[in-house]
Amino acid sequence: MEMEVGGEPMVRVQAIAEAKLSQVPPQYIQPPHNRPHHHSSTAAAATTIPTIDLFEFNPTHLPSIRSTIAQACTDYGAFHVTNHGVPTKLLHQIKTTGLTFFNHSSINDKLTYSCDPHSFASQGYGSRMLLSDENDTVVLDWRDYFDHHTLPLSRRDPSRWPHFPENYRETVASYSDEMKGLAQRLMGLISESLGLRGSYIEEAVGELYQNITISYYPPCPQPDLTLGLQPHSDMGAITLLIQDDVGGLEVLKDDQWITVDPLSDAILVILADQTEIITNGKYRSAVHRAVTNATQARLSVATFHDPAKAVKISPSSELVNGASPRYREVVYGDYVSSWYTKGPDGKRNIDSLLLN
Ligand SMILES: O=C(O)CCC(=O)C(=O)O
Ligand SMILES: [Fe+2]
Repeated sequence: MEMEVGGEPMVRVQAIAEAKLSQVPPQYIQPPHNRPHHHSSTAAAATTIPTIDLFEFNPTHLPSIRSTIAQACTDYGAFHVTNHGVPTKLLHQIKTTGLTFFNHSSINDKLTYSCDPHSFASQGYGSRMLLSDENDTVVLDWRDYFDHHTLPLSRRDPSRWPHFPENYRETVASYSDEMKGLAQRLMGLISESLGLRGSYIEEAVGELYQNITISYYPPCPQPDLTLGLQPHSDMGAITLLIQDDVGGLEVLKDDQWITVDPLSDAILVILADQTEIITNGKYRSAVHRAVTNATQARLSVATFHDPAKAVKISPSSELVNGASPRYREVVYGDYVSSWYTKGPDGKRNIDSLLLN
């Protein structure tokens, strides 16, 4: 199914999947080094990312939580949290509601919510993450998504979100509020785990810009040649992710892709690039990707917490501590436009800020 938007055909991956082709269109074929089973990266079966029990932030547990967070941030840049205080019911509800939109509205109905294909990170229903380059050689992800601008409240316009199912807008709004609260508490613990005052990272980031992206990965006839989402680190400060029980998310550690097995009712915390800059590289953002499978559609909900475009991000002077900073200062909006123009290619964007 195609719809002309500004002269550009917008292809939805779900429509391709429903056509039951035996081969994917060539734009979805990854170069060999990015394919899931390429020899440069072996799937490490024995390893798994850490799970940290937050004990509902019970003060007696906080010292040990800070030290396990420090270890997980140093080793992986990603970890599951349990007993995080977000109602389990809401985690189920947002996944069910998102899945209902993708599975039970027609593609034409969904297309009435299309994002603007000519600007990046625009709100709505889309498939393509990067802007096209001159020759349009960008390899496409096997993914459709719905991006919601949720915070600050001045950006929140639920009339642009799906009307179906009935509780969709209310669910996204409550989920947004819960994720903001959790992100703030985690930024506090992450700051303290570095010996900084609890408010440090949140002050450096400033007012939180939050986007919620529901990703829908249709079954793919050629999972060995494609990716649901190419290797990248998230560009903002901190991402909170939940997934259904299908699986497909992988995190890179020491050149090996580690499967992030779905853990019921846990929330995955992913450190993003601005946290790496602020911590002067003490904590690194996690490179991750999504693989596809031939039989089952997969759904995830990623909640991104970012600085405002005008905010300047630079390494904490307390962590630089008289030495020279490892990253140069960046205006967040410039970082974002460069990310969407050049593409993530793992950590290309953050690496370009490294000094010496
Ligand atoms: O679907 C996933 O598990 C990953 C999503 C993701 O990494 C993103 O949206 O940035
Ligand atoms: Fe991501």
